[in-house]
Amino acid sequence: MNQSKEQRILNFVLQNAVRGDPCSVLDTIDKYCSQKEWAMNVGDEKGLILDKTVEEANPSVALELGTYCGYSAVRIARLLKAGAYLLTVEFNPEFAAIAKQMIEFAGVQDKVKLLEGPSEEIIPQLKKKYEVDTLDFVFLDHWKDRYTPDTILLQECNLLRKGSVLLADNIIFPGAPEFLNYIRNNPHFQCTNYPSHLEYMKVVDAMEKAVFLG
Ligand SMILES: CCCNc1ncnc2c1ncn2[C@@H]1O[C@H](/C=C/CNC(=O)c2cc(-c3ccc(F)cc3)cc(O)c2O)[C@H](C)[C@H]1O
Ligand SMILES: [Mg+2]
Repeated sequence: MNQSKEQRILNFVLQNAVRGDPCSVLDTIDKYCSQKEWAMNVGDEKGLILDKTVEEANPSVALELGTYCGYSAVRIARLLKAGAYLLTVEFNPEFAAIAKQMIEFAGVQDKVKLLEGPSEEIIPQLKKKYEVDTLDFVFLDHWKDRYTPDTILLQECNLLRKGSVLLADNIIFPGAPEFLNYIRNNPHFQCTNYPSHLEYMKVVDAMEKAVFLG
């Protein structure tokens, strides 16, 4: 049975990146996806915006919705302080298996907990089953029509606190118009737009940061 694109990306990392070196894993994925096969990783340009937002938030507990191959999980985890951790949610078992290997190869597995399942099931379990109090940082990069329902669910589950930082990918392309309308018109969030480009392409894209005001 021939390999998936995601398996080819993982194999390229296993053969070309430096084990235990997160930056080398990120650079290797970016190299493969810009030169050989495009894939929907946040990428190097928007990755810098992600880096700055994570560094500014300096989270103890971070959540990612949509692990995919684990590129942004490695990107976020490499910046976390001692004792801090990332919960990343992926409901496709094949992608979860790829991401698990990617995270382990990068050497950040002690900072990452990969939760396999749909976000709408996992989010309500975070407090009791995963012993989360509140989330300091949330990266939204899963199906774009799920950004709004999951943001509402996070609030309903009391997982956000004054100052919690949400960062959403793909505000322009593929676009998340309903989320943008929701979050920018919500008095409980302070929004900032970060213009950028679609990963590995000249196409315009953007990220939106939304700080929860309590
Ligand atoms: C209903 C379950 C919801 N709950 C869920 N719970 C858990 N996991 C979930 C849930 N919903 C989805 N996932 C997982 O997250 C991932 C999904 C990621 C989605 N990302 C995009 O669609 C995108 C497209 C483009 C793009 C740009 C240009 C193009 F030409 C084509 C594509 C660029 C980008 O940067 C993009 O992030 C993964 C594939 C999928 O299994
Ligand atoms: Mg994306």
